[in-house]
Amino acid sequence: MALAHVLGFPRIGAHRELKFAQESFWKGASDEAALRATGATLRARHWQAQADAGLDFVTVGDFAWYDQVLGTLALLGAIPSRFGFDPKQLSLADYFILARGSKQHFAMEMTKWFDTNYHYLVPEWTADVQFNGGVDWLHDEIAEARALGHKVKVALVGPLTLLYQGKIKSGLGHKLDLLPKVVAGYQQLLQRLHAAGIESVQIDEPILALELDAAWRNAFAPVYAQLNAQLSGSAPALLLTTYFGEVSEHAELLRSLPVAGVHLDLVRGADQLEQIVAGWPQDKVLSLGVVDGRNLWRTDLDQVLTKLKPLQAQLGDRLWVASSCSLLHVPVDLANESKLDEELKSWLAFATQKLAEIVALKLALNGKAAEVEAQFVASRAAQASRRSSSRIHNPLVQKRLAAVTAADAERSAGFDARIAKQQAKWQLPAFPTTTIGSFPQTAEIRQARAAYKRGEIGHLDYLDKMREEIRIVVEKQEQLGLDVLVHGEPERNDMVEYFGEQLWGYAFTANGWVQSYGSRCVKPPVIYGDVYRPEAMTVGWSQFAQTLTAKPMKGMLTGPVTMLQWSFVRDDQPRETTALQIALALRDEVCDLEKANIGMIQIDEPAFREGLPLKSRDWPHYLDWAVRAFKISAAGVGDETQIHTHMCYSEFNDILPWIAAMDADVITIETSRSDMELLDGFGEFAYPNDIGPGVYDIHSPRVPQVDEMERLLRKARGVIPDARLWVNPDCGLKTRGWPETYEALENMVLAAKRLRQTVEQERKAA
Ligand SMILES: CN1c2c(nc(N)[nH]c2=O)NC[C@@H]1CNc1ccc(C(=O)N[C@@H](CCC(=O)N[C@@H](CCC(=O)N[C@@H](CCC(=O)O)C(=O)O)C(=O)O)C(=O)O)cc1
Ligand SMILES: N[C@@H](CCS)C(=O)O
Ligand SMILES: [Zn+2]
Repeated sequence: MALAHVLGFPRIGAHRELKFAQESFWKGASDEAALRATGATLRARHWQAQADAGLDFVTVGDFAWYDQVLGTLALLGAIPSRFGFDPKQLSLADYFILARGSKQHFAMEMTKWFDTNYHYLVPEWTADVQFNGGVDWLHDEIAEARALGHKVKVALVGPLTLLYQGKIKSGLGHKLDLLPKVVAGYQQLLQRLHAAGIESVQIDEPILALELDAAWRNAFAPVYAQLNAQLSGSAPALLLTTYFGEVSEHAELLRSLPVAGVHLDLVRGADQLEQIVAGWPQDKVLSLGVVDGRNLWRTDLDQVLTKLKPLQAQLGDRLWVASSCSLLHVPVDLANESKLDEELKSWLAFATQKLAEIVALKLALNGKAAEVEAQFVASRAAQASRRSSSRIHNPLVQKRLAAVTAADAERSAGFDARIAKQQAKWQLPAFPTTTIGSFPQTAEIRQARAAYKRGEIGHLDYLDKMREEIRIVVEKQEQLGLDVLVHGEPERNDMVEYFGEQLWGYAFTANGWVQSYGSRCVKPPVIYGDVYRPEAMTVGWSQFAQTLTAKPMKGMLTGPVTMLQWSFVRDDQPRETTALQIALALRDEVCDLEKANIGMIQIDEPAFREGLPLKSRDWPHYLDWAVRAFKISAAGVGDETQIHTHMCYSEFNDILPWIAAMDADVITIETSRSDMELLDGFGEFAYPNDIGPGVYDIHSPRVPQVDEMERLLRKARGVIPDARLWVNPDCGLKTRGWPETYEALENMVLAAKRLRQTVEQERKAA
């Protein structure tokens, strides 16, 4: 009999209950007991959903108070020693200081989890890091689940993935130098799970979907042999999970690893099955991820069942049916969507619906097809309705796309000629200061939008409130002495959702929240059809903001790759086709902004790196269309119009040449949490256009001091010519409060002024 399970369930709650409890705790409005109670309620609810759906285990260990990688460090006791916390006595308040920083401490670095829009906290590897055991939280959660009567499978981030995803901070030549300690830590943990009677442990090793070098590849066999030897054939059985890509190059390794089973992502790596299944050992489980954990289209149950049936003959009860990866990346429950029309809703499955899909497949495999016939009928109807619906195809868009030429992607002059004209026009000081776009999204702004959405205030009142906010933001920027201003984006719920709401081909949810990092969530829109811009989206706001100041006001758009990457994307055409459709819509907006005398336009591409395929052999194709899409969106303007772009929270060094190929006049880019590591890349590749490496980390409430930012700028001057260097924060300020934002920007402007004085002194001395 096939079994059914998921690799993880979203923890934030269908109504973001965890977010509100975290934020209330951080504000001091509630205590740790209240936060813990919310966590327990959510876990209980999510386990119950899994049990009610008919899964064979509930997954414990997917919950995290902030992030699952940080949670693993806390569990193992491997928290950075620079914070001075005792790993065994770590309180929740301490744990949040690791994640968010404090007056005394920089927060841990945060970066994207593989190619998702989820951010994890980067382990800090030093020679003195310990893996001797930490908090008991996981063990308490196991007890909780059992007390509720559930059969438990524990999920852990695997030892090699944990090591790989961290960064060496000091005292180590290679991350694998830590292996003996890490393995000992996991052995200790597995023994404790064994002693608690846990029979099944899912151990996530998604790095197997990357192109690993020999040192990492070769580490798997000995590590898992050691873990297995420790368990000496007794429980818990290890299910090694791979996901986010195919792993067929490791087929032999996976067959021979001493684990009880292996999980494959068959959504991302459909073609790997044949190679891996051939000669699959008689004693190993094969868990097949057939229900998409990264998108929310309803599964074609017939198609999947057809694929699984022959395997059942081979594997029998060693076949497990699963989600492709954790369901962390999809919203919780479609039942909470009252505003989506019935047709569209019938095409979708959120996490809760995916549980039912997995169980339907299991039952159909186990000879109980009649029990789930209705689900198969609905799945069939959804596929047919999606294929034939007239709302998906727009001939206007398709015709325009077919007519795009190579010239459409090129500005009319090269960078040197453009920047000379732009400098003559704007006369900016050396090291111009600017911000990334958003200013604090205050409770007042969000409440006004909520009231407008509920119909409690009218359209004009809402516009007035947002305009008032823009007035305040412009006034503060003038007071601060910033050189290039922004309107602050108060009218945007989210930088992607806002545009999605105005474009045809996009649908948006009322409650489709997905965790992005910590307490922060996004509602990725759904691209279901050809994308078309019916009218200007931002011109009125930017025009209004420009009337308030004589300084340049940057127009503010989200770029095509990010619009794609942070949406749930249609799966019935290549991603690049959708990206180019969005690019054309944005190109029209960029040209309309120029016509409205907005002379600087920022096209944000924070997800440009995130979209990069995990395997480098797939990079050239992606980079080619992604760069092209950006350039098409930007290239309709004249030489004097300055195109900015912005990127954040990713590793950029390996793609600097392609970032340069995007040919934005100015790029602002996140660097401060990693102490400007980006600059290392400049040693090898001289970025040709203007660049603003972020000088302070906006994800931490900590206010950076002038000296710190000045130090970073001096470091930047080592590799970026003065004439090319801008001064700005790492990212938008929407998550920050006003007092800290104002103080930080005051310090930033001062740092830029000090730098100007230094340059002046150097000039005089020369
Ligand atoms: C730059 N980043 C972004 C990413 N992905 C995106 N899609 N968008 C991004 O900006 N990925 C990488 C980074 C991640 N960073 C962030 C930063 C900040 C957030 C964030 O603040 N999210 C908000 C939700 C934003 C939103 O949609 N707001 C809506 C709804 C607000 C709301 O909760 N309203 C209340 C009522 C009002 C009240 O009483 O306060 C309600 O509906 O109940 C809006 O402004 O209208 C968050 O709160 O988590 C995300 C990613
Ligand atoms: N313009 C956006 C970019 C975030 S990545 C902002 O400032 O929030
Ligand atoms: Zn950003």
